[in-house]
Amino acid sequence: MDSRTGKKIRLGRVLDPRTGRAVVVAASHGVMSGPPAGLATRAEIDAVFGQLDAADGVMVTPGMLPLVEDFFVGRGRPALVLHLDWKNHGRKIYTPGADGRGEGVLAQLASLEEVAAAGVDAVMTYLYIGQRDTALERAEIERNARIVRDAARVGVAVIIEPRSALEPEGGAALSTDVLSLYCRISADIGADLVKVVWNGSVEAFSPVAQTCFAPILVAGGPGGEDPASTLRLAADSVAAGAAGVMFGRRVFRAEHPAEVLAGLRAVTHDGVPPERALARH
Ligand SMILES: O=C(CO)COP(=O)(O)O
Repeated sequence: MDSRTGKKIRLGRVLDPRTGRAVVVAASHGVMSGPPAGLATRAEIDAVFGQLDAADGVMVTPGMLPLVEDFFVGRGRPALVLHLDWKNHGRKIYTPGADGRGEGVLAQLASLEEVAAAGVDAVMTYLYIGQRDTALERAEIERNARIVRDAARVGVAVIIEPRSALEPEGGAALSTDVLSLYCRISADIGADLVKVVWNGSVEAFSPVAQTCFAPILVAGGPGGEDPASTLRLAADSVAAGAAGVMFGRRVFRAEHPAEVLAGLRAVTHDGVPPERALARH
């Protein structure tokens, strides 16, 4: 046996090799924000997971894994993505500094050996850059580089989501330059996939995708009430060169998550226009 690991096999479970695209559902919000609306109780978790069969992958936390393990068991099931870290930024009880900036302090929740043994296909980790404290920033870069190394050894794929304490309040779009910097740093550290927030338009996002050699999955942000805008965001993402989407609230807070997911698949994998993808269901 040569020194092969299962990285190619595991990555191929997330990013469909037939289309090079992926629709991943994030269901790990509790570790950052406390009980998330839509996934707050065990009953809600069970109900939502009952509607996620069509996802290419679903992201959970280490603690959720025993609750939802059966969801991932069997032929053709969604890939298992693990949210590898806790972060303070975004925590409701967190008080940012006087200038409104949060520092983005992170903690890794499991070793990559544990992750591989648990059957995980890919881990997702944040990469916080732009801290006031440059020692923190350096630790963040080193933490992500170590995760990439450790994951390579055990054949687990790595999704890096770059974020910054400098992000504008209230969800204002980041500039193309900042997003390009974020994504390229993530790819150069060694991410297999980069997850990143959308910056408003196909024109503004295209240069980001063009200059990031790792496939990009676009994050969803708040929403869920309006499936049409969710499908439109997925269509714009792939039009701009992204490899797909990694949406949480837009799926699990939707009235009918399975229908939104079917629409996202049609748009992302089959290039169906969003209006038709919605009408089909
Ligand atoms: O992956 C995510 C959070 O880690 C994305 O979640 P949202 O789509 O709800 O922003």
